[in-house]
Amino acid sequence: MADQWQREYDFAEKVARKAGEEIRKAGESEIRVMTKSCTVDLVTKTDERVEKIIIGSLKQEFGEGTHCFIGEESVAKGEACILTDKPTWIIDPVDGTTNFVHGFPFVAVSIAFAVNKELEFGIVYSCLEDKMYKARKGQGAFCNDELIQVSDVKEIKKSIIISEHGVDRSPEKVNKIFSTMQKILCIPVHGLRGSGTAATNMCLVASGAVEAFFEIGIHCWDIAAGAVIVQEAGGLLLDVDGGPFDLMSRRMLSANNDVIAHRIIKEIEVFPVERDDAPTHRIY
Ligand SMILES: O=P([O-])([O-])O[C@@H]1[C@@H](O)[C@H](O)[C@@H](O)[C@H](O)[C@@H]1O
Ligand SMILES: [Mg+2]
Repeated sequence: MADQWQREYDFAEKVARKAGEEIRKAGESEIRVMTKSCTVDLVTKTDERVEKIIIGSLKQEFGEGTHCFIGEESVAKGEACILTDKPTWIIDPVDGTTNFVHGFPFVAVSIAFAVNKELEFGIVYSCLEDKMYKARKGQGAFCNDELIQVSDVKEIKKSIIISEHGVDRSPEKVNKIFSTMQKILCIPVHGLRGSGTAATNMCLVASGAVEAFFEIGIHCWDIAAGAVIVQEAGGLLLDVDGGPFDLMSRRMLSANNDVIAHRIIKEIEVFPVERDDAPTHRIY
């Protein structure tokens, strides 16, 4: 039987590459910066334009109304963020917008595809590095068509851990984030890192460059594609309290193995965030 979603998978890679070219071109011209939920939650005309290009290309290829879409900038403009059983594209057109504005060299296009609320495949194009990460459920994970695997490190004291501080600058949340980072740093681990884009951070876990990445406050579009890539590279995904991974919960830990995952979970000071699909959740 023909592979049901192969055409979508192949086309998504082409669209991600085209979106990356648009981002690189835009980065060389004047970038007009706007803000969303707060003064440090940036968005640019490029984010909006690239999302329109991605969604427009997918609709043109697969027909209007056949698939559903959850796009970061469409949700920011009031569209629903509800994952149904219908084939759904989950899109972050420019992951690492703050990096893009500053010319910090980690910016990714993240495109995932889910059916019956199950992630079928994920594409993360780190466009300033020209690294195309991709994974199809059950078929392995790749970077520029080379197979990738998570790290085999089991000792926490030989690990690098990634976390991000996000955009919420309320003192109580910042204190929890930095208290968590301090506890992890003083285990001690080899290092703490953060690329500024969740999608790229997850690909760094998948490629074995780091052992784990966790964040509270990210959105489904930041991590959906990376989730498939980490799992297909042999890693695992959990909630930050050790419970099952929940794409819409806005909290996630991805790791190379259970030992590292649960050692990190012990240190995470969890704080509440409203789900992406909460009825009253106004992201911006
Ligand atoms: O907004 P964006 O650049 O698409 O996504 C970013 C995430 O990838 C990152 O993990 C988070 O720490 C930032 O606050 C921001 O949300
Ligand atoms: Mg993002």
